[in-house]
Amino acid sequence: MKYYAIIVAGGKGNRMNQDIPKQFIELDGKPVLMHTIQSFYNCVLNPEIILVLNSEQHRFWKELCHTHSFSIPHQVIEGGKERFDSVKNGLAVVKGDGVVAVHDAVRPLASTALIMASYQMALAEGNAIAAIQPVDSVRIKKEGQHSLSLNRDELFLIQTPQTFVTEQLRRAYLQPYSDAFTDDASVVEKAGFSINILPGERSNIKITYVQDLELASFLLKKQGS
Ligand SMILES: Nc1ccn([C@@H]2O[C@H](COP(=O)(O)OP(=O)(O)OP(=O)(O)O)[C@@H](O)[C@H]2O)c(=O)n1
Ligand SMILES: C[C@](O)(CO)[C@H](O)COP(=O)(O)O
Repeated sequence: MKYYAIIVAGGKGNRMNQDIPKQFIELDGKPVLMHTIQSFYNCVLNPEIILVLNSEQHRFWKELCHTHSFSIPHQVIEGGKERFDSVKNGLAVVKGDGVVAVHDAVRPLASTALIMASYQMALAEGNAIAAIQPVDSVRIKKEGQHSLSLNRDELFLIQTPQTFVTEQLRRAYLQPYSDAFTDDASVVEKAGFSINILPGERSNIKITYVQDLELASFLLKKQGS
């Protein structure tokens, strides 16, 4: 079986509000994105790595690879306007049948065990979506100041990797873009497939705000110790 990892790094990181997009910010000596690629490279299934980057950043990335002597083999593909478009561009270079993990470049802490479990479950069940359950109480907003409590035992916070057999992902990404597509599971679900939850990891944070970099640094050191 052939395995692929589409690492989406075509975002601008507006919420982080820094000079460079968050996937290039240094985390413990190297760009966030290099930690993420390394996690997939460590997987014994040897996934082919497809990196999706905005075209204006291809040169910058090449320079970063040179500066950090980063030599993990990967193919660089052009990013799109929305995350949906970036995934679609990455998927276009996946040839033949296989199992494809889609992963946010800004989740550098996914463990090799989680990546492996994601590929195995997707191969057996068609797809595998990493998720954790909320620890806070949760409410849904209604009119005005009103809100209603939700049963948190029925809720999941969705992470990546989100892994699929090629048939599901290809069929799903033929659909036109919708604002409701916040991740790959929502795209594949809309195409008629049922979605399987895989236990994710609390440490598998998505770096979104400046504080997340400090947390990621702490967690990286803990993983390494
Ligand atoms: N057009 C886009 C938008 C997002 N992404 C990627 O999708 C992942 C999750 O997106 P998010 O955390 O929202 O990143 P940004 O869009 O960069 O952040 P922001 O929404 O704060 O601008 C990131 O790795 C991001 O680079 C992408 O490849 N192409
Ligand atoms: C794909 C994702 O990380 C799953 O939680 C999330 O939906 C990305 O959302 P963002 O608004 O693009 O960060």
